[in-house]
Amino acid sequence: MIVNQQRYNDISGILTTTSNFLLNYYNNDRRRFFVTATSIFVTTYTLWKLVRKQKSSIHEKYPNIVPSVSGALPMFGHGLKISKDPLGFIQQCKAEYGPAFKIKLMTQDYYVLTGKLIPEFVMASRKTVSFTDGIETIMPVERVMKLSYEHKHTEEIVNPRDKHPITYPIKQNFKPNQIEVFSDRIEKAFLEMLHDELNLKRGEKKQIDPWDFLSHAISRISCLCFAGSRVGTNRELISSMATLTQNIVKAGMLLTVLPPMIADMIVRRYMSVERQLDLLMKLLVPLINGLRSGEIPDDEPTFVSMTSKLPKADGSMRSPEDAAFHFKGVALASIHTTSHFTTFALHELACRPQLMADLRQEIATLDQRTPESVSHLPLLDSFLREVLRYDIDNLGLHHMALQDLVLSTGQVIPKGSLIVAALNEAHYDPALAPPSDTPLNVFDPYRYLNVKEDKASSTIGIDMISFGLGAHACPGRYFAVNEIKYVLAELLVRFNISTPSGKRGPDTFALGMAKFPPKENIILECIV
Ligand code: HEM
Repeated sequence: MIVNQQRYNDISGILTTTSNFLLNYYNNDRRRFFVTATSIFVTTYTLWKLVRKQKSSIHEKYPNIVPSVSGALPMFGHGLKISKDPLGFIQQCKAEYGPAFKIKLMTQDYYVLTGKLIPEFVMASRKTVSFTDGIETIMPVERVMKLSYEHKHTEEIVNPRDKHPITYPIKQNFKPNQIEVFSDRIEKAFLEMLHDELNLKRGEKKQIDPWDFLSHAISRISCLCFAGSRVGTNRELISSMATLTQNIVKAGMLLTVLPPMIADMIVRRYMSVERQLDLLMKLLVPLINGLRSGEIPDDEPTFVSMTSKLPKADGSMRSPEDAAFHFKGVALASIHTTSHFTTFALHELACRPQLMADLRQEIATLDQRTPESVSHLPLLDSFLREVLRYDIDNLGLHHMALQDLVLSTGQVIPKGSLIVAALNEAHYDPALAPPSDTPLNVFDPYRYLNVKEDKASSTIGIDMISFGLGAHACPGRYFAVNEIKYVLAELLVRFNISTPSGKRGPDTFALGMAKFPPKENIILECIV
């Protein structure tokens, strides 16, 4: 790509110089017009030849390459079309080009895989595709970290032979039969949040920005469960972790649109997350030192204690700084995602009074409300699964092809390409889901009640890819669904939930890809 860009620049440079020379030489209006028109024609023709040559060389190398969708505009690619009707555009491409096709959004090519082809890349080995590299292409998280903190701490490069210091502890300790150890802390953190922020009298109302409220509530829970009682109640840590992802996303967006030198300078100076990372290190490094020396008793299961006890493949222990720094990884994986879907859930509830009444009735059957007891309620679980299914991104699960990927259709995705899953399209495809009375493009919170198969909110499959699929599917999903259901149950029994407009507001899409909840506030009216 860089070589081609250089060639374009060279050719345009030569053409510009030549036409300037001719213009100076023939100082006459008719000739000026003639020279300009000829220059434009020659430039266009040369560029067209170059693009064709590049295309034909790709086709020579890969005769069965995944087809490109026509009609990409200069600069925007298919951006305008997909933004107008995100799902409709993908469905139309699938109907015209088959289950795999290539689109262009702004300057980036995306190989879109639909339906049954999705597992072929999501479940492929990490030697073939990389989730981290895929995400980094569209959202340079690592670059933001480096720009913000490289002068103080360099992120550990995890040896492929090591047990991964973020994924391994979560995979090993957050299984459905293990997460009970977090219940008291989930309960404590959320009840304290309600006490501090929503201490209303019966009949009193308060408008909240649900995203802001929930990201702080989820951050309280995460800090207490993942860092532990000794540091996890620190208000500054909670608020830093609640906004860390948003700050990184903002800085990351700037890095993708501005020239590197300018963008790096702006991020370093004005958008750095250094302060948040400083705080994290200040609190967690002494905690890890204390746990290791035995000065602090290791009496509470936390992500920090799990990761700091995990030896490397050669038997050595990672430094307390390296172990502490991994906390931001779990904060990034868990807080934004969980708050995002809980915000959608509140908006779905706000426009459905009957559903709220049915859920309250179900919750009232419990002797005690705990994350455990609430997790077994069938309607609440069916509702959450429907939120995870219906309110999904249009395109997601970005993976980078580290090798040529040959699909079961025989088509090839070349090494170095960015692959995405048509998540929304798959979740709305009747061929992939069990038969249902309600069409899949309709939100039906009762959909999974009384179905024969296991359709729990944490059960993944081609009809539920919000947590990914296969070996790399989200290992925190059992924790996440318990946490979300508990938060919703506590809100439902205390408040009537509505919106100022009385309706469910429209979703917003970023570049036709990511789907965000309505921007409208939520009104909470105390009913107890
Ligand atoms: C509703 C909330 C959540 C959603 C929608 C979600 C979704 C996802 C998705 C789509 C992936 C990528 C799977 C892939 O590579 O194909 C993932 C990975 C991951 N998630 Fe979650 N997640 C959520 C909550 C959490 C929580 C609460 C934790 C921690 C307790 C967590 C920890 C992780 C980790 C460590 C990975 C990396 C797994 C790997 O690379 O093998 N997630 N998550």
